[in-house]
Amino acid sequence: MGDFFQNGEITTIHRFDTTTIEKIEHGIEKYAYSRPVALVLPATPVELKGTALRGIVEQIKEVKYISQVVVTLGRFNESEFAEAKRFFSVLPQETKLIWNDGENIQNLYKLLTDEKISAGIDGKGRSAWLAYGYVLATEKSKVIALHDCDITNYSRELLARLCYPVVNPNLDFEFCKGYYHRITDRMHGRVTRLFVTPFIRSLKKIIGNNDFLEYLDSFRYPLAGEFSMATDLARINRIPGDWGLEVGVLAEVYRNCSMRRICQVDLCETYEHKHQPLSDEDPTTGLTKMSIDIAKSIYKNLASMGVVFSGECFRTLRATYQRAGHEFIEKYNHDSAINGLVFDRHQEMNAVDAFVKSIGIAGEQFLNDPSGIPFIPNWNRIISAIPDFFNKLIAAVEADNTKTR
Ligand SMILES: O=C(O)[C@H](O)COP(=O)(O)O
Repeated sequence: MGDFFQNGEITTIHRFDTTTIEKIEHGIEKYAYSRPVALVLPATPVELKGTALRGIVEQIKEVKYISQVVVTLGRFNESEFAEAKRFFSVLPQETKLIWNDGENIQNLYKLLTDEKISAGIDGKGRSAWLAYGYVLATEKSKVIALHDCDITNYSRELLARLCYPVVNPNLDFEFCKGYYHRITDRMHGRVTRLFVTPFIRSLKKIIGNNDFLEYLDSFRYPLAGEFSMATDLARINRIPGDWGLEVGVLAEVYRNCSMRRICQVDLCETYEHKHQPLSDEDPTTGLTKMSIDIAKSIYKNLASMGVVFSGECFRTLRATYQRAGHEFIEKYNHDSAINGLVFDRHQEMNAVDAFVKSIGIAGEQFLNDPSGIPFIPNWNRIISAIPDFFNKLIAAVEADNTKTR
């Protein structure tokens, strides 16, 4: 993207198109022997059948600096797991699959429950958390990079740019979040554009000066699923178990890192992925559910920092957000006009209307149950409760990966 502006509290690393992928990769390879990289890929059966993942695997095959690939599988039955093993066997790097729904891993989840530790509900958060546990257990990597498996225009450059700021000790960031735009013939990223940013700005108006909101507002794509981090951070961060995952991870990083060691990096020209419906009639699915979970996650984090919420506050927030949302729609209209993009004002307004409702629903749910879905505990806590859990995890993953049908 065409600027070099530094906004907010964290460092922004731009993409000026002035270098080559080979040079970036060479810069990583130089340091990857002392800071080896584990790539974590959360995958679903639908993604395994789609074309995006095929393209991703073709690109990863060429990457030399990755020491281990950990594919964490959500909702795979036995034959889908066997298919996944065949699919990923083409990767030249050491590759392990975590079969979350298989008996061996399910037994580990049961063990946690028996110890009164909630590993949360089935979903991307829990799958990613277990993969971090596996990376920590094997002690082979110092950096974890994670990206989604539905990126249809993936390139090696995305991964290299994501890893570089954490792998290179001269930059020495602990956490690096990706950003990009999501544009085809129109702007996508509806939750980010039309909900998260105007929502955070509205909260800032109501609550006043707040470091956490300033920090969140510094991220150009707070919902990007792509990030890299030092493995030590994976040990101390708790993980949210719902759609508040991305924002919840940012909140944990805020608690555990100095601002100087957090950055965001421009990953690629544009990013295309699968789009979910708005589902404005059903608060339990689609982008409506996503916005409710995000709002609850932000309320919960602010409350933990001493901010007091009430019914009146949520009513004001709805009105403030609605106005902010409409102002943002105007901004996107102007941006679309000069860039020759399709602009559907009706759809944009529908989305803002749905998100106004989400703010209220999230507020009600928060007031009824301020703790909400608990975080998955950090790995230090697990090891203190079950000291040999890492050995058990390695054994379970080995058993599944070596098993032949
Ligand atoms: O990034 C977002 O805002 C959400 O994932 C929705 O994205 P979409 O509008 O591109 O589907």
